[in-house]
Amino acid sequence: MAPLATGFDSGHSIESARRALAARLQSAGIEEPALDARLLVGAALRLDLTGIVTQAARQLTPEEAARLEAYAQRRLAHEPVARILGAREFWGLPFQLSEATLVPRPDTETVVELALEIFREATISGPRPRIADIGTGSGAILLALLHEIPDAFGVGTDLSLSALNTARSNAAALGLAGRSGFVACSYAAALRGPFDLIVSNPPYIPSGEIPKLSLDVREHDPHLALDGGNDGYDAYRALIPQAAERLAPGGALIVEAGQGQARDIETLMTAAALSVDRPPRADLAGIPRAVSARKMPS
Ligand SMILES: C[S@@+](CC[C@H](N)C(=O)[O-])C[C@H]1O[C@@H](n2cnc3c(N)ncnc32)[C@H](O)[C@@H]1O
Repeated sequence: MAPLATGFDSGHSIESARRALAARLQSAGIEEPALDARLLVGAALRLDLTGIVTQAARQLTPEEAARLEAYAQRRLAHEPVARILGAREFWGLPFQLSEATLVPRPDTETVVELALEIFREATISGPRPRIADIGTGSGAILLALLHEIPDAFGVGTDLSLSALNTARSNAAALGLAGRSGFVACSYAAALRGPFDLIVSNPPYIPSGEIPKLSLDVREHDPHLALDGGNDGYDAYRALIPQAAERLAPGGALIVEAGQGQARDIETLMTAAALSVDRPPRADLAGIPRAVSARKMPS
């Protein structure tokens, strides 16, 4: 049976299905059609990259074809691959997602990198370093740090109970449940400290910019994870003074910045009596992405 021009059926080989899907995604203006096609074929057929390559000539079963077509329709409607799969890798670790969690972005790994650099050169106050992640979402930043710092204990906060449940199950799946806790509150309000590291990737998109974001983001990432208020700085204004009160002497606050926000965030940090002692860390696109400040020992 000849494969249909659109839609998948069991006349397709794995290779022809992958190519056909990439072509359909490309004509629909999807940004990374080849990568997305490979990920969706892998997920629909439950195959890793090696399986896709070694079984390239095998024909799809009717169930595989139907599953792939369903995934294709969702991606063509601009649902991100991570949402379709319900999972995303961050810092080389697997994270489950839910409707309440942001898809963790590669840019946010810059926050983890800078936090680790500062942690490794600092004198930490006690035997068990304490970390807080404000607006933890899937738990991505906190769990990446706990994975890298074996003695540390960490707490993640979020306003969304549903996001906290996802973060909790990610902690369990990564074997980090015993070193993490998750608390529902606004920013750091329910935390006492002192913490050696406080990290945050807060909502920072100005409200008026949200309708201009790509369909993939504005329709599929939770509004609570994006909306930073009129000028985009509401979360920074709330959490920076809270963090300053809860840092141990010598401890550091590291936050993600939206494009063009780094300098104003440093001003807010200085106003909260924190010391900005290094330039922001740029992401792979060269955008200053992770901003840090220390609480000086008195
Ligand atoms: C940009 S997302 C970051 C999620 C995760 N840390 C990451 O980097 O993938 C911001 C997170 O802050 C949470 N959030 C928004 N307002 C909050 C508030 N007032 N207090 C605590 N968390 C809040 C959202 O629910 C969301 O999970």
